[in-house]
Amino acid sequence: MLNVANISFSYNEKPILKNLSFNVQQGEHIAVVGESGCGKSTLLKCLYGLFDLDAGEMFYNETQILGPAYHLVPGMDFMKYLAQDFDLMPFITVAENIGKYLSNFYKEEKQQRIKELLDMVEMTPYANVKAKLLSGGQMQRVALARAIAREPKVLLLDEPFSHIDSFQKNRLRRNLFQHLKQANITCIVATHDKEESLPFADKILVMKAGEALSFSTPKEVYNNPKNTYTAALFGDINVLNGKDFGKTEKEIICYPHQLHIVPENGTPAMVKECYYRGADYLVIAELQNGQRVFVESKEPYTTDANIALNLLTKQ
Ligand SMILES: Nc1ncnc2c1ncn2[C@@H]1O[C@H](COP(=O)(O)OP(=O)(O)OP(=O)(O)O)[C@@H](O)[C@H]1O
Repeated sequence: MLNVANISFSYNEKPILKNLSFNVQQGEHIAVVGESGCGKSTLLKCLYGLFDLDAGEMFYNETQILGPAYHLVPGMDFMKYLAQDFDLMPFITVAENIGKYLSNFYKEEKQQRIKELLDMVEMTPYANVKAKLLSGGQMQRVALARAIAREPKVLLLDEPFSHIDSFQKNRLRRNLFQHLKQANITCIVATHDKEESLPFADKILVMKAGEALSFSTPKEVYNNPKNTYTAALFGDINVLNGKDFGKTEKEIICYPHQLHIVPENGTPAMVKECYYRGADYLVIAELQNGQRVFVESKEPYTTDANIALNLLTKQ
C-alpha cells in the first residue's frame, strides 16, 4: 500500500502542495486531475522522491519514500516515473531504448519482452529505427514501453498520452491500463482528459491549488461533484437556480446532457448557438432571466428558435 500522510511541499518558499493525504492499494489506478498549475506534476515528483518534503510522510508498505537529502540518486527503485519529457536516448534504436533497463543475462527473455512491449505500444515496425527520427507521439509510446519494461511496483505517469493522436490514444490506453491491472502494478496518472480518468481510474484525486478537494470513485466524483470546479473538469457545466426548473434546491450543478429539450411544459429558452459534435449537438440557449445554458441535443436548432427545457437530476 502507498500511504501519503499530510504532505506539504514548496518551491523556494512558494507553497505548492498543502497537507495532502491519501492511500492507494496495490494494483489500484488513481487519476490525479485539476486545473493547470494546481500541482499534479509536483505531486508525482514528490511521490517518486525527487524532492524533500516540508512536512508529512510517505510510505510504500514499510519503506519510507525520501527525497534527495537521503538518497545519492533520487527516485525509488521500485517505482518508475514518466515525466512529460521522454528522455529517450536519441542515437540508439527503439528496441534498444525499450530494453535499456532489462538484464542482458537472459537474452531470449529480454528479446521476448521487448517484442511484447513493442506490440503493446504498436511500435513493432519501428523496432530498428533510431529514436531521434521518431515523431513526438512515437517517442512517447517508446517511453511508456520503457517505463514498464521491468514491471515497477508503482508507475507514475504525467500526461502519458498527450502527444498521441486520437486514432491511437484510446486503444493504447486500453492496452496499457489492462496490462497494468493484470500485472498488479499501482498506477498514478496526472491527466487533463476525462476519457482517461473516468473509464480507467479506480479513484480520482481532485486537486485545486495544491489541496485535495476529493478522493473518490469516478462515478461519485462525476455524478455528485461537490463544487463547480470539480464538475467543470469534465466539460461544460450549468449552474442553475433550481426554482427556474420547478425544483426546490437553490443551486444545481448539471451537465449539458441533463438538460433536455421537450415539446412543451418546460422552462422557456431561446437558442443562441448550435454546434455539431458528431453524435449530437451542443445548443447554447438563453433563459428568460438572461442566463445562458448548455444543452445536449440530438437535433440541430436554428438561432432564435424558441424551445422548452426540462432538467433531469436527482434533486
Ligand atoms: N521547478 C519549479 N520551480 C518553481 N516553481 C515551479 C517549478 N515547477 C513548477 N512550479 C510551479 O508550481 C506550480 C505547480 O506546477 P505543476 O507543474 O505541479 O502543476 P500541474 O498541475 O502539473 O500543471 P499542468 O497541468 O499545467 O502540467 C505552478 O504554479 C508552477 O508554476
